[in-house]
Amino acid sequence: MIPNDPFSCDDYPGMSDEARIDKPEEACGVFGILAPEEDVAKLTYFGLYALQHRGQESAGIATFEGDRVHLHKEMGLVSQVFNEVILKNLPGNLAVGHTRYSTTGSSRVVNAQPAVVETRLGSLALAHNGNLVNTAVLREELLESNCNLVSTTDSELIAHAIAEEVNAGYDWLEGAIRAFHRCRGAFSLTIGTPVGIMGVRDPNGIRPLVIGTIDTGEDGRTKRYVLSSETCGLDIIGAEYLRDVEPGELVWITDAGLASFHWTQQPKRKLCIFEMIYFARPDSIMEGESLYSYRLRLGRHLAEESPIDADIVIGVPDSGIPAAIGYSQTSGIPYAEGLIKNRYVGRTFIQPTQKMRETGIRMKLNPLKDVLGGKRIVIVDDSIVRGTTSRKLVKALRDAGATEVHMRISSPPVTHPCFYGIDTDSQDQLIAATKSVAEIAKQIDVDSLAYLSREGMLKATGEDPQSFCSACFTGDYPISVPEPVKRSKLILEKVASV
Ligand SMILES: O=P(O)(O)OC[C@H]1O[C@H](OP(=O)(O)OP(=O)(O)O)[C@H](O)[C@@H]1O
Ligand SMILES: NC(=O)CC[C@H](N)C(=O)O
Ligand SMILES: [Mg+2]
Repeated sequence: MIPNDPFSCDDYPGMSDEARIDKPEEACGVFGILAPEEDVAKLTYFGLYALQHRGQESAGIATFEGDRVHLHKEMGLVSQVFNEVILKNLPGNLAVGHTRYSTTGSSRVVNAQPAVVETRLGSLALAHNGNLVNTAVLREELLESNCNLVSTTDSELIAHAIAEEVNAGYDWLEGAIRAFHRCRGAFSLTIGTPVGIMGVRDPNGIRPLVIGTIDTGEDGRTKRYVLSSETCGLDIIGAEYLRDVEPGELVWITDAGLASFHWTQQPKRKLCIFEMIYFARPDSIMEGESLYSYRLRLGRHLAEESPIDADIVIGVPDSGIPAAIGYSQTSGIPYAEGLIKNRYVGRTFIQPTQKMRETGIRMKLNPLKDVLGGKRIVIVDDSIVRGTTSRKLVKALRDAGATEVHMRISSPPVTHPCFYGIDTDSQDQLIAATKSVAEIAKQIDVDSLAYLSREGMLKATGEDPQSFCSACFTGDYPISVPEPVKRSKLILEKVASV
């Protein structure tokens, strides 16, 4: 049965409680390329490989060979889902690809993307990063018009909405734009059709999407366009970053080149600040610089705001490292590697037994006793969400002989869930929603704890603070969230003052 309330049954918002334990916060990765002179499936495979950190549940590629669409999608990592033979069976002029981290619809193969839907003009294949907040209403509308839904994702609804408009007589562009006006929430999309690829961002541009160019053909003289969630997806295939798709923009990539359409009158940029703090890769470029540089600056601001006397600064691999280096640079406290990460453990890590969950951190991070022993340590991480990582880490550092453990976090306390494409737990699971900084410090057993201020985090961007969504730190949601959806995650009456 498909429920009307998008968050009312097991299939929404994604997984059973058991499976959600230790599920990291991620967003999906999307990719698209039109290059008839190249093996587009293979280039998409590499693009997705670079975007693997954005979603590790399933992966898929759809290619278009004229009117024919070829699709392969499966549960698992990109390297597990594809091999040479499978890629060979995906011929075509253009391709779109997806790595999924479920937010609406369970983690099952039926919900893997791209979503392929038939129209009077041929198939369309849609890859979505983000999350709609009007899923229930849109689903209801589409079911009323006898739309044949096969999955429980919000993404399939966008594909069907486009198909419905196209089947009503509109062309690809008009049909898609009419459909986007029916969608509320976050959507960065790559959409393949028999004649070209669309790259689209919602009016707030909550999730990223960039355009690159690649020289193709034997003589390397044919310029083609590539779309990717992050610039690291361009680098891996040798494409050059051209620019971002703008909030409320649709780019239409065909044999004739790239055409741009601003499909909404009211674009208002609200890029997810958590993309910059944690999700996106540090080698990806946002706001004109690598996120490594931004995160380094976060660490410097943190050291200015919350200094402490200590012997060494260490970072929590992977995403806490740049801020730890920044903290060390400004504080003058030497930086050291105190935690070694098992490089074969990804972000998605679901421990099968309670005992393993408790000790699970050791599978991923092992402390270096001879570096930490007898030392006063500043440990820097990018965020505390549920608090499980930090609690286990602090114990591991003390077991390794640290005499003092001071934790510094390069973002403010996460007090509110995200409805725009990150499956943060419901609010009661967010440690900072119910506890003050002092209480958190006690719970995770640190000698001191300090978070970066919201001002510090926004100032470090060097951009207009208004152009970011920081709802997870404030509860100030830039796209209003309908009550039933809100109630599914925002379940506390009062949030701790921190
Ligand atoms: O408070 P918690 O709920 O435990 O979550 C917070 C941790 O999760 C993230 O790291 P993660 O291990 O997912 O990925 P990373 O290796 O990229 O840092 C984040 O960087 C924090 O370390
Ligand atoms: N994290 C995402 O961007 C998820 C995309 C989409 N909402 C899904 O669940 O498949
Ligand atoms: Mg981490």
